[in-house]
Amino acid sequence: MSKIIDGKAIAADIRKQIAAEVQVLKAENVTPGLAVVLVGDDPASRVYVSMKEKACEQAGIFSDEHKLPAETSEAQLLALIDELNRDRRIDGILVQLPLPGHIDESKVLEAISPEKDVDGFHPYNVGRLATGNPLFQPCTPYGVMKMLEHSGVELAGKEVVVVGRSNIVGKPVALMCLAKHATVTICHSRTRDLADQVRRADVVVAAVGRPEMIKGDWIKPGAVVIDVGVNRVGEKKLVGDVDFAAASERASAITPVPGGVGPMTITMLLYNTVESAKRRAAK
Ligand SMILES: Nc1nc(=O)c2c([nH]1)NC[C@@H]1CN(c3ccc(C(=O)N[C@@H](CCC(=O)O)C(=O)O)cc3)C=[N+]21
Repeated sequence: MSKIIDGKAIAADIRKQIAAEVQVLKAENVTPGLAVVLVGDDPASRVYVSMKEKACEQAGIFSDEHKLPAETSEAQLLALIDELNRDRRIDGILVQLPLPGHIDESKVLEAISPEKDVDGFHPYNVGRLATGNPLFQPCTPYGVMKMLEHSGVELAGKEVVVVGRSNIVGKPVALMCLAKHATVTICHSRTRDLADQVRRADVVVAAVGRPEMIKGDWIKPGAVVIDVGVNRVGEKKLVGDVDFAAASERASAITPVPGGVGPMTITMLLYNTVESAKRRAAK
């Protein structure tokens, strides 16, 4: 049986430190501020946005919410971002993804000032990460790295297999593991012999978005398994990309879903916002 990597507990730990740092900044008259922009009324996005709002409140961060109707034009959204870029109370801007189909996502992400890009999605920040000099690192992969660190998982010289190649998780987590001197393989749904690739891994990062597609017998005994998947099956049930029950028979440590990577994602958003506010305070 494996150790459960408790994302909720690690997140609570880091959030305490963040709240303390917010108090220090407030004493210097700098209140960290996060703007969250939601376009449309996707129910999952609504849930995430209200979780972010609540997390800000608990940490003492000013949260500035903008809920826009689904018909909002690209120009209107770009105008709001321009306003937030210039707003001195705002240290971080997050535009909830996905955006409605009539809006060009990359145009919107590139409009966010790289100095306020707490999601780390602007090509400038992607480039900074790729060249080993990060400014803002994307929250989900950053949360994965913090969980590994908290669990004492050493990456140098290890085989890391990432399943999934998204800009939001797969690619950046691969770069972060490479920076920690791991040997990194990026796989995806079209990889030949995916099971055999995963079988080589000392650390598996699953981020494909397919419920329980990584089977227990793909896990090398003693491997560490990080499950980034959040797949809703049926009305309420949430499952990861890994068959947890079977994988936990072989892994030395594994993250659950829910209560694993999810809570870390929001925590790293708060973390990035406070880092941004510290840079403002230092100016
Ligand atoms: N610009 C942007 N930045 C994001 O960071 C972003 C986004 N868009 N769009 C959607 C995804 C998804 N995401 C999650 C955040 C928290 C949990 C989380 O806390 N999950 C809980 C369960 C919550 C539940 O019950 O649904 C858990 O895993 O324990 C999950 C997923 C951030 N995203």
